[in-house]
Amino acid sequence: MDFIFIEELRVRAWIGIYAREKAAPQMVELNLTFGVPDAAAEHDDIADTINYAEVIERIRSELAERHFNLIETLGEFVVKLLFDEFRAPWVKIRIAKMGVMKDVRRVGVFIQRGREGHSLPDTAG
Ligand SMILES: Nc1nc2c(c(=O)[nH]1)N=C([C@H](O)[C@@H](O)CO)CN2
Repeated sequence: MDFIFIEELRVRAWIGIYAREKAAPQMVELNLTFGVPDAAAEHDDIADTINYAEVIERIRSELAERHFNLIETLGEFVVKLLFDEFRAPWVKIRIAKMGVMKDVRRVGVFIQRGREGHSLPDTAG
């Protein structure tokens, strides 16, 4: 399996448990790694892989539309999007809020999971 990574993607999201966080969106930072079939490199064809530009566009548009209380729920939503819509066999994501806690640069969630029937590789950095 090959892996695509997207680093330090900044997305405006409706996230948080407090009233002020429900009144306005805030920037979250995503780091994603997901598996793609080796066939993509063999055939040199975008149709054989997961188009990372489409992944970024879909995440942006979904997170613009809904509110999540918990960063955990937002993380699970993104994992499900990658599994269900893009058929990613394996996903690792890290999603962080920035500057929401005093003296903390980033706080967030980390999820690493294989789609049903796909095992977790230990080589995906
Ligand atoms: N486990 C979590 N704890 C907290 C979350 C969260 O999403 N998961 N969120 C908040 C607030 O929204 C916070 O980020 C605002 O400062 C607090 N704890």
